[in-house]
Order: sequence, then C-alpha cells, then structure tokens
Amino acid sequence: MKIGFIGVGSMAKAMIKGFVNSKNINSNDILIHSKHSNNYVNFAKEYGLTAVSTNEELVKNSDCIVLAVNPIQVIDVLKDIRELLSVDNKILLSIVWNYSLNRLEELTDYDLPIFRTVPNVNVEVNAGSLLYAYNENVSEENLNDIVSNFKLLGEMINLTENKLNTAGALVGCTPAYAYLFADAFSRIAVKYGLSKSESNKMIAQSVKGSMDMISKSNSNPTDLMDEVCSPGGSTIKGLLALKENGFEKAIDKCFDATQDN
Ligand SMILES: NC(=O)C1=CN([C@@H]2O[C@H](COP(=O)(O)OP(=O)(O)OC[C@H]3O[C@@H](n4cnc5c(N)ncnc54)[C@H](O)[C@@H]3O)[C@@H](O)[C@H]2O)C=CC1
Ligand SMILES: O=C(O)[C@@H]1CCC=N1
Repeated sequence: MKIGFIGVGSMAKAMIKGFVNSKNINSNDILIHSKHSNNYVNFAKEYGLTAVSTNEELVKNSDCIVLAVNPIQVIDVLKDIRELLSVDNKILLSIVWNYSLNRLEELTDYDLPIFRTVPNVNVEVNAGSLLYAYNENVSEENLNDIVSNFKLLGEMINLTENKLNTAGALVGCTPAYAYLFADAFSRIAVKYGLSKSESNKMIAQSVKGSMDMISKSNSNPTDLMDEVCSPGGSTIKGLLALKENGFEKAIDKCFDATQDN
C-alpha cells in the first residue's frame, strides 16, 4: 500500500519514522508533500521517501492519503484534491484534531472511505496509540489494509466517534504532560547532585515500568500507589506534598482545557 502524507510536521514525521523503523514498509512507498519544500525534501532524502511537488500528485500516486495538516488548513487542502480522491478506490485517513467524519464527508465525495484517527508521538518508536473511527464507506478490505499497516506504529484502538475527543486528549496530549512530569523530576534531582542525562534515563525507565505495571497487572493505580508507600516512609510524605500543592486539581484543569473546543 502506498501511503501519502499531506503535511509533514511533527506528527507526520513521527508516524513516518515509525513506519521506517518497523522495516515492514518500503520507505519509497511513503509519499510526502508539505508546504515548505526545504523541510520535506530534506526529510524525504534522509529517510528514502518519495517527495512529490503537489498535493494533487501525491493523491494520484497514493492508496491511502494521510491528512496531517492543522485544522485551519483542511478546507483549502481538500478543495484542491476533492475530485482526485474519488478515483481508484482511495482511502482518506485524517489525523486532524476535532475534525468530524461528517465534516470530512462534506468536504469530499460522499462515497469516499474515511478514517478519523488520533495518534500520539510515541508512534515514532512504535509504541504509540492510534484511536480510530470510520465512516460507512469503509469496506472489510479497507479496514484490514489500514489496521495491518498502522498497527506497525503501536496499538490500534477502535472507538465510536463520540469518544474521540476525550479519549483523544488522553492519548494525543498526554505525552507532553508526561514529558513535563519527567523533566520536573530530573531537574530537581539535578539540584541534589545528579546529572540531567542520568536523571532523564532513570525517570524514563521508572515511569515506563510503572505504566507497564498498570497495564500488565491490570491493577487500579490507587492500589499500586499503596504498595509503594511504606508506613512512615518517604513516598507517602512526597505523595501528600503533591496533593497539598494541588497536583490533582492541576490535572483536572489541564484535562478540562483540552476539552474546551
Ligand atoms: N502533534 C501531535 O502530537 C498530534 C497532532 N495531531 C494532529 O495532527 C495534525 C498536524 O499536527 P502537527 O504535526 O503537530 O502540526 P505541524 O504544524 O507540525 O504540521 C502541519 C504541517 O502541515 C503543513 N501544511 C500546511 N498547509 C499545507 C498545505 N496546504 N499542503 C500541505 N502541507 C501543508 C505545514 O507546513 C506543516 O508542516 C493536526 O491536525 C493535529 O491536530 C493529532 C494527534 C497528535
Ligand atoms: O495539541 C494539539 O492540538 C494536537 C492534538 C493532540 C496533540 N497535539
């Protein structure tokens, strides 16, 4: 399957690197076009991708078109490729945040198979999550083709579209908050004499293992927390300090802000 990316920003680059890392897709079967040629042409050279000079050329030569631009750019992009999308059984896969299937259908041909997805940047190391919903034009064969290719990037999770904004924030935005959390811990450890690079490595491994505990043990995070807090020990003191300083309230506000569309 030839996969064409319209828009080669942070998210498209992460997905493409994940595909290339997976070694299951020929890098020259990945086509790219973006607004700034100095950016996407060099990226194509670095990863052995096929750079094309227009969105129209990209659509003509791809089986699956990944719409990876920002919401504000969607109308203009789809206006130019609308007719070409209807030729030769193409599939549109949008990663555009908060852009509904209905709206995408209005801007394209009503027979077009469309997937609406929310990936996260962890796809770059094939440890991503990719939430997806799709319209009624998607056939069994389309579904198999998309799932078999995109699962190379991480876990594929099918949801009804009405959950995509909330689940999308949990999946799409949280990497940034996890980086903030890791950075805050490794910075304070520097104050106590560790180097930033050794702190980064330790916090990353510790948080990764803790997240594995949640998913692999299937335990509630509260129970796992209790296991770490030895009576009278340091962890409970730290945990109470986090609570007293508004950690949970800050998370609530943070999540509310992501839902404010
Ligand atoms: N960054 C992330 O972690 C995630 C992003 N998304 C969604 O992915 C989309 C892209 O996000 P980012 O990569 O972060 O943004 P970005 O701003 O880094 O990338 C957008 C790219 O589109 C290009 N572009 C603009 N107009 C164009 C046009 N007419 N034709 C071709 N290319 C054009 C820009 O030059 C830029 O390279 C957004 O809709 C965002 O909501 C979804 C989940 C996670
Ligand atoms: O910040 C954003 O709007 C996009 C969607 C999820 C992650 N990045």
